[in-house]
Amino acid sequence: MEVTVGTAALALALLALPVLYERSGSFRFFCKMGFYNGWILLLALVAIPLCALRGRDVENMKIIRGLMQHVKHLYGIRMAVRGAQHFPPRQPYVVVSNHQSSLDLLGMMEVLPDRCVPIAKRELLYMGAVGVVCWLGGIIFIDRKRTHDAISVMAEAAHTMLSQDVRVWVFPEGTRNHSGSMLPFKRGAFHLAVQAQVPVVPIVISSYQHFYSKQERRFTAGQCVIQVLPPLPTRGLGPADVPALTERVRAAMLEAFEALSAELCPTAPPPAPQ
Ligand SMILES: CCCCCCCCCCCCCC(=O)SCCNC(=O)CCNC(=O)[C@H](O)C(C)(C)COP(=O)(O)OP(=O)(O)OC[C@H]1O[C@@H](n2cnc3c(N)ncnc32)[C@H](O)[C@@H]1OP(=O)(O)O
Ligand SMILES: CCCCCCCC/C=C\CCCCCCCC(=O)OC[C@@H](O)COP(=O)(O)O
Repeated sequence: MEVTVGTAALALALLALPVLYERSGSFRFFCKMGFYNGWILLLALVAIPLCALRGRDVENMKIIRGLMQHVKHLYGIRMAVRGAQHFPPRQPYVVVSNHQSSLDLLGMMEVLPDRCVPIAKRELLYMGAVGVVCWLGGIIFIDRKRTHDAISVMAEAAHTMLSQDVRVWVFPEGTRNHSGSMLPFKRGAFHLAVQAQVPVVPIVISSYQHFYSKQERRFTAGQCVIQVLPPLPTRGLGPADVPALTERVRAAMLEAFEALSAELCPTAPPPAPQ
């Protein structure tokens, strides 16, 4: 008897889920984000044996990129890449891009050049299978709480970029930022480019605000533009030029970000100045 009551309660609860999903935006948001994380975890489990054949190698980023590219379709996110011709064809460079949320992974995988690895916070290493895949893909980890260590890892990266023909992707805001604008940029990426004497390639991912908002628990289908801006050379620049370079890149990115926001979501109010 108890079993039947339990089963009936469970069946009722299961039947209620689609109704809840239909009626409650928050529930839908959590389901979608939960599935996003769970799906990536599952993809990571698929990626591990494939990547392990090579060991830790930046070429594994091609496998990771290939495995991730369908995810946007599951969420009805249409992505368009503009300015891909700006990627320098055969040389190392530092990509810098804005960082709004973990959805940036989709935009990143849409344009990630060959032999390009992200710089990521160390905590990602401890995310089970995802951490293992990041390690196998050659992702460079930094401990953000230890500036000195982070800087020496970046200095090592400058050397690796040149000796092993590797490109690096950095989120210069240093953390995710949902504000609808851009945080001040940290200078690590620009020091890295100047130390290696390689160009900086800015990439702007358009605002998610019209289809995704963590605060409002809103996540619908939508459109996202990924714009590659013209590279900035650093040949001949030294450490004293880094602050001006940083500001120049940020200004160009902010201008492109605001133009994209106005184009994709003309009714939204402009973000508060920072
Ligand atoms: C299939 C399954 C798939 C799964 C796939 C998963 C893919 C995952 C994708 C992962 C995506 C994950 C994405 C993520 O995880 S994003 C989070 C991690 N990323 C970052 O934080 C990157 C950006 N951060 C920086 O660049 C910071 O500057 C660092 C971290 C380096 C230090 O920050 P910190 O806050 O500690 O200090 P500070 O910025 O005040 O700097 C202090 C001083 O040092 C100077 N300085 C800085 N750097 C250098 C240098 N190199 N040489 C010489 N000097 C340097 C600097 O100018 C300043 O001096 P001054 O200018 O004030 O005089
Ligand atoms: C044994 C432990 C098992 C744990 C399992 C955890 C499962 C998690 C599964 C998938 C997570 C997929 C998310 C991929 C990472 C997205 C990259 C990202 O956006 O990193 C955040 C970082 O840029 C800024 O971090 P903060 O805003 O400073 O914070």
